[in-house]
Amino acid sequence: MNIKEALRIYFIMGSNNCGSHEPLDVLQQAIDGGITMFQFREKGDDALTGEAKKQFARDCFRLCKQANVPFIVNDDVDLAIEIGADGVHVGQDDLDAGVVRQKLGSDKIIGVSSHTLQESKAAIEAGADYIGMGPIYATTTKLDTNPVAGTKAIQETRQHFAQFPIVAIGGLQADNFAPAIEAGADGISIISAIASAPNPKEATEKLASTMKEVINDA
Ligand SMILES: Cc1ncsc1CCOP(=O)(O)O
Ligand SMILES: C=C1C=NC(C(F)(F)F)=NC1=N
Ligand SMILES: [Mg+2]
Repeated sequence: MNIKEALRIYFIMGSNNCGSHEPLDVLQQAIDGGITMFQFREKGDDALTGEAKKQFARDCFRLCKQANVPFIVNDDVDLAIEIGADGVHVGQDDLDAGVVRQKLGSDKIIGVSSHTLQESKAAIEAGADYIGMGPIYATTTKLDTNPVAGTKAIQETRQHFAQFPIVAIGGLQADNFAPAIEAGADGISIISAIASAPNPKEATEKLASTMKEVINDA
């Protein structure tokens, strides 16, 4: 699979990101609207745990599998292995990408969060398949983010790694993500602009159509 294409509209969601919507309905709408990859990120206040979390992950995975959308698990490597996910995303304070690679094998996708050129270098050397950089803008979805970074770190990493897959994250909406692509990101990862949109399918379609324009202009 082409990782750069998978990163175009990378939806990330947990049950507590969906407001009043039913989470599985939000995911199906996002799939119908054209997301290119999905990250199961069940964490934070009132997140599911134990068997309920596992069952919710399986239910999300089933919807992604039916649509051939790659399914990535955030943080929880053991859960990813247990349900046969397509990959894992880890942050700087999670398992090292090299250890995750040993556990997952070479045919799985490993993503790493990075905030600086240094962290990008380390992730790439450790065998990451893509890096997530941000937060580009302020966001209230993740409460412990690093300071708002803008697109500078993406630009720096892109200058050193001309072809390495990079996805931008943090406060991204259809009307503000273009600078991240112009700075060198291959795609955008989104939580609230889809998960808490009044119509998640239409919100996804808008992001996808805007991405087509931005990519063509870039
Ligand atoms: C998980 C994560 N990492 C950096 S910002 C963020 C939250 C992104 O959520 P939103 O797309 O709603 O700003
Ligand atoms: C904190 C995160 C940063 N980046 C990403 C991704 F967009 F997938 F790269 N996912 C996360 N959970
Ligand atoms: Mg993490």
